[in-house]
Amino acid sequence: MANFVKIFDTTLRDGTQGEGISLSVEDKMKIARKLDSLGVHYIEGGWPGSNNKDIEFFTRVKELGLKHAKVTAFGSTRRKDTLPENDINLNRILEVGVPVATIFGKSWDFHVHQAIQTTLEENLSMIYDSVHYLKSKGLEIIYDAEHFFDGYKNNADYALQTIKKAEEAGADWIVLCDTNGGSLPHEISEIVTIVKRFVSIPVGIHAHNDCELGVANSLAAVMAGATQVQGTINGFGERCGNANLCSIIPNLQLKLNYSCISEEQLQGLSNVARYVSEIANMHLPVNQAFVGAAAFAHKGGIHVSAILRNASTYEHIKPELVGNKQRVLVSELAGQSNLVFKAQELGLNFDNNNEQSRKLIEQIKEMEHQGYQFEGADASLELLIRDAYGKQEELFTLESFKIIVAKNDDQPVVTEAIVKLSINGESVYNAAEGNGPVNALDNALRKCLLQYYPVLQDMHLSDYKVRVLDEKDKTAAKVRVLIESTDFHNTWSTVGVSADIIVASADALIDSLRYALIGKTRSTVQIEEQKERIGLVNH
Ligand SMILES: CC(=O)SCCNC(=O)CCNC(=O)[C@H](O)C(C)(C)COP(=O)(O)OP(=O)(O)OC[C@H]1O[C@@H](n2cnc3c(N)ncnc32)[C@H](O)[C@@H]1OP(=O)(O)O
Ligand SMILES: CC(=O)C(=O)O
Repeated sequence: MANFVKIFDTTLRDGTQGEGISLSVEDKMKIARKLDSLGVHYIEGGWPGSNNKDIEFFTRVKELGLKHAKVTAFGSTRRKDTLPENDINLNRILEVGVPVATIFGKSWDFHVHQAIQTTLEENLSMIYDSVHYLKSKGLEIIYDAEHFFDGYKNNADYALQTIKKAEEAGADWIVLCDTNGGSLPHEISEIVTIVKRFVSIPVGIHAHNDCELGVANSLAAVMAGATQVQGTINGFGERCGNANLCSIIPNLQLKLNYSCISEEQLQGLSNVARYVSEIANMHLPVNQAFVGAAAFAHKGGIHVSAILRNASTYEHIKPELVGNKQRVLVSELAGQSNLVFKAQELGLNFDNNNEQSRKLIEQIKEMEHQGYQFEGADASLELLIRDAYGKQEELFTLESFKIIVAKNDDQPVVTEAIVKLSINGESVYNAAEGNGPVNALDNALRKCLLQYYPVLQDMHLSDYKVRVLDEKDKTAAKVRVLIESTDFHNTWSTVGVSADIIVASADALIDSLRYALIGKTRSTVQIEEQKERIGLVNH
């Protein structure tokens, strides 16, 4: 029987102390619902003594009827030299009607003197009075011992007295905090072991990531006997962030055989990570462990050759266990195995080690040497593969184009594109104006193509990015243009490279139109599927 560890999520409180994160009440409600579906045991919703937004959240969260998680409100011990019943911050916790209060108090004598500027005795009374007051009102009390590890290292006797006071006052949990994130795993392990012998109530860990050790320190604490882990989704939080629950939970369950959430809930982890980063408007790094898009993405040819034989050769777990998936990237580091994988994804059947795939991989390596990058341009890659295997009928070719940009005195700039295409053996000319050369070219191409392929009506450009490749060549430098297009159901990316930005854009545009016409979107991220994956679709 696996040991059980309770997961305490503080994304909505400590997570919002991270730079760049601000959640509305509506955002907090959505995240709370998602965290509940993940199966966390506690959701710390905010600090009602801090602001009205958090008070509103605690009022409204009751509407959600959460199934797994208990909602908890945060606050400090009472202010020095006051009575707990007169303390606004403690009373706000009571007023918002939560079943659990999480209050933090000082463990480090240095902080007592410097930060709150009171005596060591008064701090012990502040802890006792506050825990006792909230406990007497029937709440479950989680006592967060702020700076416990630093406090213990400076004055072990005093640090231990503080948590003893909380225990005597009726706390249900003592959570040891590495508030400044400066401790190392062996220190955490030693100190948690000592505390476990010193108190008789359950112990938890709250770690920060200032030494990139938030996850390691949380795991060390659990292995030393902690049974509650506090952290945030994606490690959002003050300074370098909090311990990342998206790594802690799978490590506990899949590596250390602890039990936190169900297997099915664990399979929702990548979805939760992406959803929360979307709502918080924070970029989710592709290389984030377990849940990042690149966590199981293979680029080196040697790796892909091996994973095609057995995925465990380069994957530490099955990606599906955490709701992620295996991906293969094609670049100048690819071998034929990468192409075989991609071709299979496209439903094309070709063998490793044949002449075509050898030629194609050489062509891709040479194009990447020239500045192409196919990792971010799946649609251009698919067209190359289809062309190489003769699976792509020629729908049109661009024979020539001309762009005219005219600027006269104080008149607005006028940009016009004239294009000549060959479509089904016929020469077709057209001209169009646009808001800049790329837009004019796009408009002129469409004027020609729409008569033959009305389906193009539905597609449009959704993103356009330019990257200068050799800055030292100044304005003669080559550029790489990446275009993202969408037809409301699917989105796909194409690439063009040239010393002339218009030519690079035209190449990427032509690929985008060709791709739209072959009607194949298998290798692209499907918008609806993506929305579904991150839970933004209401059923
Ligand atoms: C480790 C952590 O993450 S703790 C959480 C940190 N998060 C936040 O601070 C976000 C929310 N904070 C706030 O909204 C505000 O800081 C408030 C409402 C809590 C307080 O605001 P103010 O009353 O204006 O005080 P201010 O923030 O300037 O100073 C903090 C006060 O809290 C006191 N304080 C700090 N820690 C504690 C504690 N554990 N117990 C009691 N009082 C404390 C300080 O002594 C100081 O009071 P003083 O000036 O009377 O000595
Ligand atoms: C309580 C808390 O957030 C900390 O000590 O970091």
